[in-house]
Amino acid sequence: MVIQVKSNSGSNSKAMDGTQQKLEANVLLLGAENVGKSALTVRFLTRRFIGEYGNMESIYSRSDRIDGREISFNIWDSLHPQKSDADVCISEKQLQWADGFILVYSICDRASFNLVRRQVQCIRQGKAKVPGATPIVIVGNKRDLKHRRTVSSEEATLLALSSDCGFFEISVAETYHGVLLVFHELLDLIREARTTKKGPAGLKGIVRSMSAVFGRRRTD
Ligand SMILES: Nc1nc2c(ncn2[C@@H]2O[C@H](COP(=O)(O)OP(=O)(O)OP(=O)(O)O)[C@@H](O)[C@H]2O)c(=O)[nH]1
Repeated sequence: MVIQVKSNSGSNSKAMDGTQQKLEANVLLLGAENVGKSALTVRFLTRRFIGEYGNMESIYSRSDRIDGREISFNIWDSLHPQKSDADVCISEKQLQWADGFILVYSICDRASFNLVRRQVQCIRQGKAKVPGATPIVIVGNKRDLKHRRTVSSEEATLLALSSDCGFFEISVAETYHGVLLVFHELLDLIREARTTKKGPAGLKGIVRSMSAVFGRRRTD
């Protein structure tokens, strides 16, 4: 089972995105050590969970056809710096490169969740290249280890709602489906951000502001 909170921003993107050119999406994966960033990346690229992953920082690419449109994902699987300082956890280069962020924590590791909280702030305050609501999806991984949970899904849902992020709780080890949902949600948000960038906020901007006040949809 996958728990999902959809950020409001992505809800109408398919209808609004008229062009059919190839779309490129730079996705930056961030999170503490050992939370499953590489596992998530490899699952998305190959559909497999192989158990152990080297600790190499890499950018991978995968092309897909989604809704009849060619999408090229560039995925930067980052390494969390050993000597980490909340203020410098995301470099300027990363902020500029990324169109959207996947912030991963482990549901069994409270410190990794606290880091995600700080990273959300860091991105929201930083100069990411997409102005306005920079697309972020928060991922609580290792749902198969529920018996060792130290972060509740309610707490993470609250963080996602209050910071306008998507949220999924998944087990990369158990299913490919949850991983796919994460990337597709982020893609929706990136498309939405680009549409917003092109035109005035208009009705959509107003609807989003109202939603921020009145709350968002949650789907189980
Ligand atoms: N039980 C369980 N283990 C997982 C899951 N996802 C990843 N792991 C394990 O967690 C460990 C760390 O996974 P990685 O993908 O290397 O984590 P990472 O965040 O890339 O770690 P760094 O390279 O240190 O930054 C590995 O032993 C994985 O097999 C999951 O959903 N459930």
